[in-house]
Amino acid sequence: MIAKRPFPGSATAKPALRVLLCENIHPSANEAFSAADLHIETLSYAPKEEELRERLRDIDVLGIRSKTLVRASTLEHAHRLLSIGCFCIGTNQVDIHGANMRGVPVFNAPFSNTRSVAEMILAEVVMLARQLGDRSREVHDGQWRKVATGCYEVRGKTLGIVGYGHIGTQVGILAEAFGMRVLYFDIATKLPIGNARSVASLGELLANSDFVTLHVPATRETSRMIGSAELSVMKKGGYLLNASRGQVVDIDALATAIRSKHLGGAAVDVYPEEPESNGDQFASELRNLPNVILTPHVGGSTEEAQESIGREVSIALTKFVVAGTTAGAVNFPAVELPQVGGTHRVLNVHRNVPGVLRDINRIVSDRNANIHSQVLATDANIGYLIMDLDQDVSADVCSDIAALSTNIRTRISN
Ligand SMILES: NC(=O)C1=CN([C@@H]2O[C@H](COP(=O)(O)OP(=O)(O)OC[C@H]3O[C@@H](n4cnc5c(N)ncnc54)[C@H](O)[C@@H]3O)[C@@H](O)[C@H]2O)C=CC1
Ligand SMILES: O=C(O)C(=O)COP(=O)(O)O
Repeated sequence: MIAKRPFPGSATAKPALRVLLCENIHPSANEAFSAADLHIETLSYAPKEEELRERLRDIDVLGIRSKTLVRASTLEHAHRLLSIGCFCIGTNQVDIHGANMRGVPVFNAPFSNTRSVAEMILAEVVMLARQLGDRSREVHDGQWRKVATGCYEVRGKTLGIVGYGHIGTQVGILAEAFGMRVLYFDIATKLPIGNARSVASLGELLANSDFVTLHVPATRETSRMIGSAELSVMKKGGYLLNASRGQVVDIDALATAIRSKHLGGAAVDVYPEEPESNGDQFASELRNLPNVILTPHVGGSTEEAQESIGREVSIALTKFVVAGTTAGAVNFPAVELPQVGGTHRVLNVHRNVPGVLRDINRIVSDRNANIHSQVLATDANIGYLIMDLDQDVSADVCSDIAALSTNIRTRISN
């Protein structure tokens, strides 16, 4: 049972809402928050659970990137928290179901860094084929080693894409521009772009690709989807690229496949354990293996992507704070209602059981108010209502609705 309590903010007193932005979120995010008079605090790192829990006591909006974990145990104490913005694509670092049940919509930026990841992957495909990482390191070390053995063009080679979504499709387009053949495997039926061809199973993709690149989300099904059995199916001398999530690949198995020379190389951007901030030590079995490119989770780290993500997510969060708009939230019914001047907006999240709208409408009529407009949408657990009233009785209506046993959260829009 979720504790009943009103949202912060009321029609009579509107304290400045506080935003906490972690992990060096791009300053482009500040514009939308400042325009809505939100108070911004920033952190350059991903706070650990205890610190985050403490900070969230006073925070209304949380912005994170891929590293800050927001667990159920954190949300439990975050009584003021209205919304969470993941300034990235992945939302696996957040307990999105728990957030849903507490009436906290989670937003992300589903497209803004996809091109950056795709470009990095293509660069790495060429680097692996030519062993450029190793050659560069040798020359930096003062060692001149001009070799052609084991170095190849990528033209005519086959790139296998696991997860043919926003990133996977762009990787395919860029690979074809290099003259590569493209195969893909996805659990959903996907329209092939260009000359890409879908295959029926992961095994078929692994057995027929010279390069395998992973672009799946972190889910139970993708956890360790590439282990020793899968690596052994790959062509001898093949290459594996992972810029999806660290849990997708069994790192020990990958290191073994490289050491035994079954694989010709790998490019890894994401790891099961990643340091919290720049300057921290990084340990991995993959360090110093031949033709293995290791990058510090920078697939989406370009000026273009970060600036665009900063704007996109901050605008979504601000629209939610100001008008209750949840369009684009990954864990919430999508509701958006243009507001007419002179009306008074009430936002309510409730348990999705029959009769809630009837109860709420009765409360409004008991207060002698008229509903100008209302929109309700539901998912399996919750209903989300935006309601505009003609009379300024929203504070009373809010407290009456908050007293309903079905109430999760009710507030007046900011
Ligand atoms: N390294 C980095 O900096 C970045 C990493 N990422 C990671 O890349 C992932 C993919 O991003 P998008 O392409 O935008 O996501 P997307 O949701 O557009 O595409 C993912 C695709 O994977 C497919 N899929 C899911 N489970 C699968 C399975 N078990 N087997 C095969 N296919 C499966 C889905 O059907 C979907 O088509 C993100 O979830 C994120 O974790 C995203 C951006 C930057
Ligand atoms: O967008 C994603 O899912 C990423 O993995 C990028 O994460 P980041 O913002 O670089 O921590």
